[in-house]
Amino acid sequence: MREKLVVGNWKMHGNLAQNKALLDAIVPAMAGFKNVGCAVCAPFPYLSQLQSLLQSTNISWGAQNLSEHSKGAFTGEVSAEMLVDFSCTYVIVGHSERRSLYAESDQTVAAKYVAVQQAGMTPILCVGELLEERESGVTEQVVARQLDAVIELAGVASFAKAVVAYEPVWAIGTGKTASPEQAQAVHAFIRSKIAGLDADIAKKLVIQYGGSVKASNAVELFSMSDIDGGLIGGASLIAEEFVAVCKAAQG
Ligand SMILES: O=C(CO)COP(=O)(O)O
Repeated sequence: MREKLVVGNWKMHGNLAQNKALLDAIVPAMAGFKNVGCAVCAPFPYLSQLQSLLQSTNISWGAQNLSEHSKGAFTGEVSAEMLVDFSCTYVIVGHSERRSLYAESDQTVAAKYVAVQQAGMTPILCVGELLEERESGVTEQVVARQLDAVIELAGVASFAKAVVAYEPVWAIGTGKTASPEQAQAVHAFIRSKIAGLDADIAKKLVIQYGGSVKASNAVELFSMSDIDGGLIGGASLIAEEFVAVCKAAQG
């Protein structure tokens, strides 16, 4: 059985005081949770805060991006090894906001995925289609292309230490969630694509759903057979909501 994983993507929100208040509420509420993995991904300046507040809890932490380069003259960039210094477990790569606002190509995302793994951390690889792509019936082609870039560079074996997050772009921050059936169909497609190359890796691969997940829809989404938890934006900033979503993933 795959254990479900719920990860909060704080995006560019928070400050020292707000983060502390949020974590002070989440940590005790989650102390007894079993059979579910939980993590939060914060902006870079707060990784040290996460390290000190979460190190002896059952909540992991990570970053939302990194450089594909290991070091050098890349002003403003942050390397994988720097994230290791703050004991990050996860790094989100290929979030649709990075792909669309910062023009990250499938190949750049694949290089970032490799950088995360080479440093011993776990990438959360985001894939997903735009509204126009869904409406023109090319969802599977888009997701396949995004996965293929990673498979080409890192090989299918790399998925043994990776998480995939299906995030339909039209459902992110819009309040419009994919229906459980719509999400399940794409999750099943992702798993079968990986299974075509390695059945065992596909069976164990954690595939999260992301896009307007909240306490009121999490149970239904997480009850689908190929949905193994969620990547949570807005609702991860509200302690009660995030705890309820993690609880929904406990089953
Ligand atoms: O982008 C997301 C998580 O990475 C989803 O964001 P929302 O949950 O705010 O829709």
